[in-house]
Amino acid sequence: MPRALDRPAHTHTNPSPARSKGSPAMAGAQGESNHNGVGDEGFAPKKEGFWVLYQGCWLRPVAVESVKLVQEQFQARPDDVLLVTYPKCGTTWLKALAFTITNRLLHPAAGDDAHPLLARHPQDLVPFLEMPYRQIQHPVAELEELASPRILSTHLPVTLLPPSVSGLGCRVVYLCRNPKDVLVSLWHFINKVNETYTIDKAFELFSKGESSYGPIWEHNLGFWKKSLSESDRVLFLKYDEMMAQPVEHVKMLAEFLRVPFTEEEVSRGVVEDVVHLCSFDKLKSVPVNSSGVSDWIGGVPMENSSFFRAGKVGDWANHLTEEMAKKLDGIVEEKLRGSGLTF
Ligand SMILES: Nc1ncnc2c1ncn2[C@@H]1O[C@H](COP(=O)(O)OS(=O)(=O)O)[C@@H](OP(=O)(O)O)[C@H]1O
Repeated sequence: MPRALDRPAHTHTNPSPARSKGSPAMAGAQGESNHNGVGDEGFAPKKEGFWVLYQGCWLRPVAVESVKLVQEQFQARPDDVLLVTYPKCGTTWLKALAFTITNRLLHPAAGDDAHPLLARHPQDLVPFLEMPYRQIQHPVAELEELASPRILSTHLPVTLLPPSVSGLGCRVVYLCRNPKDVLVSLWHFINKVNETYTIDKAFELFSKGESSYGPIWEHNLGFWKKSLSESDRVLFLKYDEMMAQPVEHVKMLAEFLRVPFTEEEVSRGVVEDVVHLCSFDKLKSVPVNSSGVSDWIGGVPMENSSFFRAGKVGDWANHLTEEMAKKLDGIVEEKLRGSGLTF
């Protein structure tokens, strides 16, 4: 049995259950409509959007501070694995899968009433690197306490990752998604707490690349190119393909995480058990995910259920006009032209 399964390396990835829920990317936009005085200095709109351009990446001003601290303080380890996503591309799902795969000896995906996914939100089981709204002074101190091999999560583009991540050969699982579905997911999420973020506004800004951690095409391209030049270090996944073939992807993910499924596990249906436990319908139905409110993100409480909306491929068709879809497709195609990456 692979080494990483011999001990609960990832069961204590986050010492504080209520601490890390929610994507740091979302935090900023949620805060935009907040006037309760919590960190308002970080929410000042720049231009017509909500972000500043930091080293080619659109970030909330407060996120810039967090990113700088991560760059200065984060001590990568050679056996770290980073789950990297552009916001709303399936972070919650990927966290659940990576956690379940790597902890399956201690917590079988089926028949374990004490499985952490039944008691804790998936966002809490794999910590983010950058924390714009929490522990801004010491954003990475807790990460030092985690046992190796660590699984960590980030929305940072390849250009903003601390150099040691690449220098030490840390592996990266990158999950991307059709930008039209990303836009719609993002709009729903942010619009819950900021009514000024209408679909028209979201579309206008997103199409210009203005969105936390954007432009999305730069984010995608950065890791796409890495996955081509360093294929043993970067696993590039697409949400749509994972939805279509979850069993194959879970096997691939386990291989990459160096905890491949044994033949015996495969014959017992363990892969299917992992797929089922981490499926949208299952996770959405778990009380800790379907009710309650997460910790305060940028001063705004977020419902736990906000991370489980539709969970569909192509939901954009219900929210974008044909014209919008065509325009965004055209922009993305042009930006990705010649790279081999398509959506
Ligand atoms: N288990 C599972 N399977 C498939 N899809 C899932 C799953 N869990 C969450 N989702 C959908 O992922 C979208 C949220 O993206 P993220 O988790 O990346 O959000 S965040 O950036 O961390 O805030 C959001 O997409 P939309 O439904 O299109 O809004 C979620 O519903």
